[in-house]
Amino acid sequence: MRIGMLTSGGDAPGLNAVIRGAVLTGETVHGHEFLGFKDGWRGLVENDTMPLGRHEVKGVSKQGGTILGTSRTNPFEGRGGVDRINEVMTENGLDAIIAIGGEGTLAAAKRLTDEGVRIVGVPKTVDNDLDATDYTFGFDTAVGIATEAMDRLRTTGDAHNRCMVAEVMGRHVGWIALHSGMAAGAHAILIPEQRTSLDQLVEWVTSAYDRGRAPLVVVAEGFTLDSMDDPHSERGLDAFGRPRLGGIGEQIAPLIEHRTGIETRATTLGHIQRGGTPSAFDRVLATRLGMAAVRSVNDGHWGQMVALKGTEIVHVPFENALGKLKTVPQDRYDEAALLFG
Ligand SMILES: Nc1ncnc2c1ncn2[C@@H]1O[C@H](COP(=O)(O)OP(=O)(O)O)[C@@H](O)[C@H]1O
Ligand SMILES: O=P(O)(O)OC[C@H]1O[C@](O)(COP(=O)(O)O)[C@@H](O)[C@@H]1O
Ligand SMILES: [Mg+2]
Repeated sequence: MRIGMLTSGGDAPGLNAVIRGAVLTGETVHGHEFLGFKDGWRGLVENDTMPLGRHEVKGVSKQGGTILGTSRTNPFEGRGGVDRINEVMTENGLDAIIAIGGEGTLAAAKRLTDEGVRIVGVPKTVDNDLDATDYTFGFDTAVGIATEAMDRLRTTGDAHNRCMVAEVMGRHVGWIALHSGMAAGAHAILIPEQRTSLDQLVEWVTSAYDRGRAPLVVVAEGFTLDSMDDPHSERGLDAFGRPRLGGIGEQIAPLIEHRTGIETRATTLGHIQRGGTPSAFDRVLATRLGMAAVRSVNDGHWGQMVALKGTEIVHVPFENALGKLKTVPQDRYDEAALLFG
């Protein structure tokens, strides 16, 4: 078979390991050929391709980013649509597409499979917010980077007796904040799922400070104080029309300082969390998902994505993964909150 492959949406460490896992299994075990589409759906709509074989995937699983490039192009906009995509697939002699992306990418893939295009999906999100899979690759790397950054913030915070605020990614969910905050021993973790009050935050910060600690506050970019209507956004919209988040740490730091009198500094980790070398866990998960995507193609599991359930890789219809975010459950937050302050 000839299989096209694309990566779409924000990048996540491990994308290249998925690509390598699929290409190596597909070529050596099953005799398939692969073709890369550049920059997500844009490459498929515009027929912008690149060779994708053993040579191209040599040594890439330790590289961040994606050798195929990515974008947030909607395949139904502009000159896109199902007829155009079928035309490009026929022109390239393709039997199937492996689409690696987040909820939006899978929503697009579902629409296309409903119209007869043969697509299998591989879930991608550093936020870990996709339902129907236990973990997504990229999340473990992001948590590791954030934890290391917080360990560093704590030593400088301790030296000056300051309160340190660390802002991490997490548009709708607080998984990165919860895990990195727990790992770093944060005195408060603020996540989109929990609309915390400034009074509560001040209580946690003061209690830690009064015990002689330099308070560490971890905040997810999508967090809103109970006095705010929407998550903080000051940088316009992204290519898909969503507000670009970021900056809530800088907003709450002066509020903490004003209310407590404790000198407070904020650091936004931003895209550092998504860049660079994937962790070993993410490389293994991504490689297994790439290999499983090829098995899905062999078995004709169109309209399904591969997913992690416990330690097993399973197949899940796109619709089961869409429409519902995997948020931080109340009991996981309550458990972490026992150690706040
Ligand atoms: N309902 C939809 N139909 C078609 N395309 C969509 C839909 N929702 C999102 N997209 C497309 O999904 C892609 C990005 O979304 P996603 O895969 O969730 O990544 P990210 O969360 O990193 O932005 C873009 O190509 C966007 O245009
Ligand atoms: O700067 P960009 O590429 O628009 O992405 C920012 C957004 O992407 C994210 O990293 C989400 O990425 P995922 O789709 O991989 O979960 C959010 O945390 C953040 O709001
Ligand atoms: Mg996403």
